[in-house]
Amino acid sequence: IHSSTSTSPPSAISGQCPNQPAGRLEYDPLRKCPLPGVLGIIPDIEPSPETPWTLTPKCVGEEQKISNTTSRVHCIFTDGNFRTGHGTSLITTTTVAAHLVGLEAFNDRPARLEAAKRDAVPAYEIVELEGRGKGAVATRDIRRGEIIMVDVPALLVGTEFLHDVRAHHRRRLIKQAINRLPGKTRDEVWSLSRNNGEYEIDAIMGANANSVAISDNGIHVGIFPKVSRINHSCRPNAYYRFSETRLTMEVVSYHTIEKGEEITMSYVPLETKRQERRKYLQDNWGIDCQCSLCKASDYDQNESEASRGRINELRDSILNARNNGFFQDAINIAEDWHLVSEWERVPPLAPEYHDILAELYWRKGELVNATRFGRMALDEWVKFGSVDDDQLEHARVFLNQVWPVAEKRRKGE
Ligand SMILES: C[S@@+](CC[C@H](N)C(=O)[O-])C[C@H]1O[C@@H](n2cnc3c(N)ncnc32)[C@H](O)[C@@H]1O
Repeated sequence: IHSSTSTSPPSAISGQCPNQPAGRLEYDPLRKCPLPGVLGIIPDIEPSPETPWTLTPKCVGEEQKISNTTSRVHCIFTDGNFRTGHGTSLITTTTVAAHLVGLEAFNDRPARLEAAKRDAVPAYEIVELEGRGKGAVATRDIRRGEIIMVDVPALLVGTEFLHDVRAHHRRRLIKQAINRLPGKTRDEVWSLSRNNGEYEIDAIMGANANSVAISDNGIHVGIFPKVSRINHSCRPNAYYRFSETRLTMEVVSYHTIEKGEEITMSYVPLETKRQERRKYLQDNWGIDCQCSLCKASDYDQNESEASRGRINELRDSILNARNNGFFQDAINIAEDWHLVSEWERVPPLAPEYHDILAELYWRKGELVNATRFGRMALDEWVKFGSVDDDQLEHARVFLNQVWPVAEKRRKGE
């Protein structure tokens, strides 16, 4: 949450980590966002009254690590009470665990009204689908930009842990972390689908893990049991957004989804070229993709590939123009970026787009437009109803700072 005493409005152009070309401007999918599927004991830390852990954290000893790795301390942290008994286990460094505790990510704060109302009636059901195992199907029409699913991690594992620890210890610790969960959540994890990995843990993680960024502290792969039921499509109608302050994953629709339609996400970054994409899907999940894009004509596939590449180029150009002070250019490019993303049916979330325009107009000194887009963004964030209030707060702070300056200028003061 940004301080309301800072002198300039907070920047809207920040990065998260979903596999979508539009909606976020700054992320590096390969360095910062590994794809889903990538993948002894020192004295235990006693749980203290200030920490949420309901079991004694178990930490990895030096002998379990691959030689010459860093002195990072990785532990299993389990909070069996997390989200009124859902529970969660983290395998991460003591630094990351302390960071998350500091963000109050483990506090069960009540969701705001919009989020609470939405959670009451799911818009999907999990059913068996021919050739794809289980999947999520819409039980009513879903609006564009609607939050379809809200989920929390049963398990979150730092990729640093995956790199630092020997394979058999890694599997043993992940298994322990799952078995420390409350019974219902533990059974849910063990019932998830597997890919054809040799070891059960790798097969579950490989088929179901999604990657999320936790601040500057690195990438984690997580098992979000509900989200794990969503199948892949190269032309997805949904994507996920992760909130680290709430430790929550929200699945959002790109566009209208009709009742009876399957809800899908892309397991690979959308701009991945056809050959590479199909090989990646086959190698990691054994998927022989039969989605509408894979079955489309060469002409349509080439068109789509070009648009997706263009979306990324335009995003980079907006940042370049902004960073070099060419704000009008950045605004024009942002409009093109929005058009191409719409055309490709992967548009940015409306409040995110309006946040970006508001910031660019502010920097350009056009305060009326900055206020107009800032207000639109604020209204849209309220309507969006995320459990994460950070962006709503950001939009509020922005408007509180821009509006008085715009008013003063209007009155000629
Ligand atoms: C994250 S899970 C998705 C839910 C899964 N179908 C289930 O029954 O729990 C990933 C697995 O679903 C299957 N899957 C996902 N998308 C698919 C697709 N487009 N075609 C065929 N199988 C798919 C693959 O077996 C993959 O390993």
